[in-house]
Amino acid sequence: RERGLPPGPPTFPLIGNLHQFPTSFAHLKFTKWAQVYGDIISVKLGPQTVIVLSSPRLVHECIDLRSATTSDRPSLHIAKLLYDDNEEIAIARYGPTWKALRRAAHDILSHEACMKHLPIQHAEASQLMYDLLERPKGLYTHIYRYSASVILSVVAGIHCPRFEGSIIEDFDSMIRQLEYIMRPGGSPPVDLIPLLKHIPSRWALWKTKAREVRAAQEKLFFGILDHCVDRIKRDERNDCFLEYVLDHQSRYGLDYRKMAYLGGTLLMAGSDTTAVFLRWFVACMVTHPDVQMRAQQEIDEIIGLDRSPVLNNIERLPYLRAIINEVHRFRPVTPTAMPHTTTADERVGDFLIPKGATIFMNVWAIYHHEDYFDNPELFDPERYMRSELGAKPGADTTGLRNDLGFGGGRRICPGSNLASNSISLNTMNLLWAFRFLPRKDEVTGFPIPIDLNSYTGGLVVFPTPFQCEIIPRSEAKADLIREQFTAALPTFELFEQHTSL
Ligand code: HEM
Repeated sequence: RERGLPPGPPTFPLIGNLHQFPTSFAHLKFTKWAQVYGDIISVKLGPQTVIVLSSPRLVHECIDLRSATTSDRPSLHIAKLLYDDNEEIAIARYGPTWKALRRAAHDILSHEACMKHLPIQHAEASQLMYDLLERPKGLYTHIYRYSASVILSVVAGIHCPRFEGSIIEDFDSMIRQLEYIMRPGGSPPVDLIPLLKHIPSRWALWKTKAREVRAAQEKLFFGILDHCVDRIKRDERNDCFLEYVLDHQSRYGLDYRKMAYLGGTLLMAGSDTTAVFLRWFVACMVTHPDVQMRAQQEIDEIIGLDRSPVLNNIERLPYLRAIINEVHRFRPVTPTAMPHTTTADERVGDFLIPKGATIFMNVWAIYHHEDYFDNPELFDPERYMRSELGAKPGADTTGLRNDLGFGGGRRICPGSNLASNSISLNTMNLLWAFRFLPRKDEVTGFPIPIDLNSYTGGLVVFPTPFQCEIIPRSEAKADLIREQFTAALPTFELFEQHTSL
């Protein structure tokens, strides 16, 4: 470890900490290291330096305030096999291409733009309730269909009425393969030992897999854009984002391929994340019936029984807002956010963060730290009723935010408005409509427990699929859900209905 770097686990000659670097559940290992070496640590991967920040003050200082030099992404060999010239916005290097993509993303995801997407979000949320009413066992795919169809509709003007056999299912399967090859350890450390890149393809499984995923992405991404072009030719526009980008190519400076990739990568970035939040929400409701009942009482008092909630009702539901903040804190969807890279040397206190270092914001460690939260391992929305940030009395809350899970600085998630609207709308709807109970074992009759500590260990942390009973709170509500779904059908008709591209 070079002089001046923050402390960290002892290194081995040449490889540094490569042998200890986590290939899954990175947030847990980072948090253990933070407990031993402090809120800012350095980890060496050969010559590469990785910095992990585990306090809100340091995240604010390094990621938010110094975003001019901490907004790059790591250069990854595997990304170069998958993409041309920074066309994937989330992993694009900081530069003109990323700026053009980000500007376009802002035009569709800003607060004002999201107001225009509300009708589709309301209609899709009606379908989610309807799907759960009719086929409650499909919770996982219904939620995914919801979040992917919202984005596909606003980006490409395509509504997916079902998951099975649709483009959404193809996306889902492509994303799983992508995660598999992009996971740490998914390919040999080519970025550290460039010679490895010359291994012939027949012995390098990761190259074959990357080619397959690249081909699958091209088919999906171009398929979506070609669809919009055909719709324009047929004079059947539906005012979606890609139509606008096609019409204003010079404003964005994006060629056909980059436009296709912008649409596709927005869908990739936005569908899993929102769905994972909603799955965690349901898991927390099943395991905390007292919290569920209290939120339902609040909803019944404010909304009443004879209509379902609309987005702005959230402002009058402080306990539900507390639940949302607590789910973000208790099970952040991306517990280490996404890695940033520095484009210049930076000094933080006595420490050096060298140019080219990769920085992780350890959201998990911050949200699970006893310095900031009482009993951080407990799911307890009440903490957000006592204080805006959920923090314990007297805690140093410099830099603490309720939206740390959306990252920070110039790379902060541009989809947070769309995601937050989806989250508010669906958490209100689901609690208004249903009771979420543990499923009973058919043989023993005992409730099947849900283990909130059981989840996947990648960048996005999925709860292990769980079982639960989803029961409408009354027959009157069930009727209303059916009526609302029927009333939503004309909204869907504005969009193309996807069966197969
Ligand atoms: C609960 C839902 C979501 C969570 C927790 C989430 C979280 C994140 C995080 C942590 C990052 C990295 C930020 C950083 O580097 O500092 C990110 C980036 C990104 N997100 Fe989200 N996100 C969510 C929903 C969405 C949605 C709905 C969209 C779009 C429709 C979206 C689009 C993106 C894009 C395009 C990036 C890359 C930004 C860049 O690198 O400049 N996200 N998100």
